[in-house]
Amino acid sequence: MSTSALVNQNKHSNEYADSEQPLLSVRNLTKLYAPGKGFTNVSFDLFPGEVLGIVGESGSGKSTLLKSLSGRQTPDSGDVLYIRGRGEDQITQLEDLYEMAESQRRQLLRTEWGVVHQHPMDGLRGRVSAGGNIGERLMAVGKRHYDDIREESTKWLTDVEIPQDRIDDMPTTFSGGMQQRLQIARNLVTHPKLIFMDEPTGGLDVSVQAKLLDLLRRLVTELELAVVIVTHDLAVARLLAHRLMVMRRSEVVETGLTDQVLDDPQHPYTQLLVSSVLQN
Ligand SMILES: Nc1ncnc2c1ncn2[C@@H]1O[C@H](COP(=O)(O)OP(=O)(O)OP(=O)(O)O)[C@@H](O)[C@H]1O
Repeated sequence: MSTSALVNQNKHSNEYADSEQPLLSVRNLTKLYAPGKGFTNVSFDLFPGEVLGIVGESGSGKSTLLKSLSGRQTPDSGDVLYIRGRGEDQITQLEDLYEMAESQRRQLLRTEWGVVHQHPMDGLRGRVSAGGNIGERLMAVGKRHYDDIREESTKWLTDVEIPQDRIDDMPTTFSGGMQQRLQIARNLVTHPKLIFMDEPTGGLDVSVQAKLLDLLRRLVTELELAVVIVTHDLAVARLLAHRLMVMRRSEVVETGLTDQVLDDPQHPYTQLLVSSVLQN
C-alpha cells in the first residue's frame, strides 16, 4: 500500500496538510535554562484546526516549549512565526512573535489565543465572579454592552455545564472540575484561533477527566481550533491530537500522526513509553 493510502486510512488522517498556509510555524527553536534543562532545535508547522500533542519524559522541556510557543518565555534562538488577525484584518504573512512589541503579544494572549493551565486558578481571577472571568475576555475584544456580555457569559457557562445560578459566585468556591471548565469557557469565549493547553486534565478525578475530555473534543471540533496540548497521558493524546511530538531530554525524538506514533512507535523511547502504558 502506498504511504498516502496508509495515511488516508488513519482515523486522524491529516486533512490539514492541504491547507496552504500554516497558522504557526516554528523553526529551530531552543531555550535552555541550563544544559539539559529546556528544549533544543524544535521545528514544526501547525495548520488551522489542527491539534498537536506534545508527550514525553518528565522534565524533557514540554512546558517550557509551550511557554515559548505562546510568547511567555523568550527563546534563546529560532523563530516562532504566526499569522495574526482574522477575517479581513488577517495579516497575510507569518510574523515573528518575538519581533512583535510586547504589547502585541499580550494582546494576542487576550484575544485570538488562549492558554489553559493545569491548575485552573493560574488561569482564572480568584476575586472576580465566574461571569466576570468570562466577561473580561469579551471586553478585551471590544464588547462593551453589559447585557450582551452577561448573556454571552451565561451561554458559555451552560456550554461548559456550569449551572447558570453560579454566575455571580467566585471561582474559588467551585470544585476543581468546575474551575477547569470555567477556565476553558474564559479562553474560548473570544473564539480564539489557537489554544495552548498544559495538562488540562491533570489532577482531576478519572470520571471528571473523561467528561472534560468529551467537552474539549466537542469544542475543538465545533470551533475549528488549532491546539498545542502538553500531556503525559497517552489516552488524552490519542483522543485529542491529530499529530504527536515525543520529547526526551530536551529533544524531539519522534513526530508523526498520532495513531502511527502510538501503534507503530519508531524511537526506542517512544516504544518504552507506549509499552509501559500497555503494561499498566
Ligand atoms: N524557570 C526555570 N528556571 C530554571 N530551570 C527551569 C525553569 N523552568 C523549568 N526548569 C527546568 O527545565 C527543565 C524542563 O522543565 P519543563 O517544566 O519544561 O519540563 P516538562 O517536560 O514540562 O516536565 P513535567 O512533565 O514534569 O511537567 C526541568 O529540568 C526544569 O526543572
